Amino acid sequence: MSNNNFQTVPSENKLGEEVELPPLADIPVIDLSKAKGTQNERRELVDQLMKAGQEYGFVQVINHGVPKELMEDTMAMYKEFFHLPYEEISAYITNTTNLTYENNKPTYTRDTNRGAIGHGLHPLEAQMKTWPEKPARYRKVVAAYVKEISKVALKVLELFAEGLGLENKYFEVERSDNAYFKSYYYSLCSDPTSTLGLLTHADVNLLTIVQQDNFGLQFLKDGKWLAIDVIPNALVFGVAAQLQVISNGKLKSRDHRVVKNPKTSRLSICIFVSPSRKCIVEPAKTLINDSNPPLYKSYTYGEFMDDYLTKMGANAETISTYFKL
Ligand SMILES: O=C(O)CCC(=O)C(=O)O
Ligand SMILES: [Fe+2]
Repeated sequence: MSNNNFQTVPSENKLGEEVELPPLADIPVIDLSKAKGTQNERRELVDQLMKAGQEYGFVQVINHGVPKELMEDTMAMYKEFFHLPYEEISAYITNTTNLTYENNKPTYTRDTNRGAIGHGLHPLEAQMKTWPEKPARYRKVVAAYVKEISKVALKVLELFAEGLGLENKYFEVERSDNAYFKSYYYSLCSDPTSTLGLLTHADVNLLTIVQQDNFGLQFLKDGKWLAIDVIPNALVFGVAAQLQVISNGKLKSRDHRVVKNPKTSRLSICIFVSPSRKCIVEPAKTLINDSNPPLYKSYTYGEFMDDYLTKMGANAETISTYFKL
């Protein structure tokens, strides 16, 4: 489809400054199949994951067990979705950005720069009934995808728990049984230094999982932007704010953004694993002692979502300040 079908809605993406197109970040790539390997292999895997979470806030995960066909089919389905005539999907448009992650009505926006569909995932059976029905296989494909990604997310959270010295199931159930979904279609842009696909922000949830088909995702490390590589069939995992708090600052959530691509469009599929609203989030008690005092306060996730998100935009600095004791 040509971009002519895209409706123009106010764009937040015009920049006053030039966007840097930086080098690729050398972020760790971890082989999740090693979680079932020998004790040494598993220990090595946990060490790599912890290093990634501490130094980069992002990690590439391969051999994660999500079937390749399902990943490809989900990508293909979203390509179709973002090329459907706008009117066919417009029933899903809401005027607000769904920052609380709990709005039952999916949000759908599309302009010349970007298309984005977002909706809830929990509880899955109920939320599914609100999702788009075009393409016809939308609900079936996305439900299957979400179930598979959720399994991997729990495995990775178990490894983080191990690396932090917490009980294996620390992140289950209420710390991770909420989730939000978003897929983006970033149209190509002949001059990627003049505009952004997604403005700089930090994720407010627990753990973010991204499948992407092209370059564009970048994160900020020590004041420098670094680009995240595209590895076929890999999933990108990002440490988000609640994981930083629970780890008492050991794992770091990083500011990130999406730059436009001059040669091709980019599609991403993102799942934001989150605590439930009533879940009390705080630095894990076993990580706290006289020489490691808590850096962050204790709050319920619902309180945070209602209070913080209505007041401030989310970036690593404002999030850290909000939680700091
Ligand atoms: O499109 C992407 O790859 C990242 C999206 C993202 O960072 C977000 O929605 O929080
Ligand atoms: Fe993000």
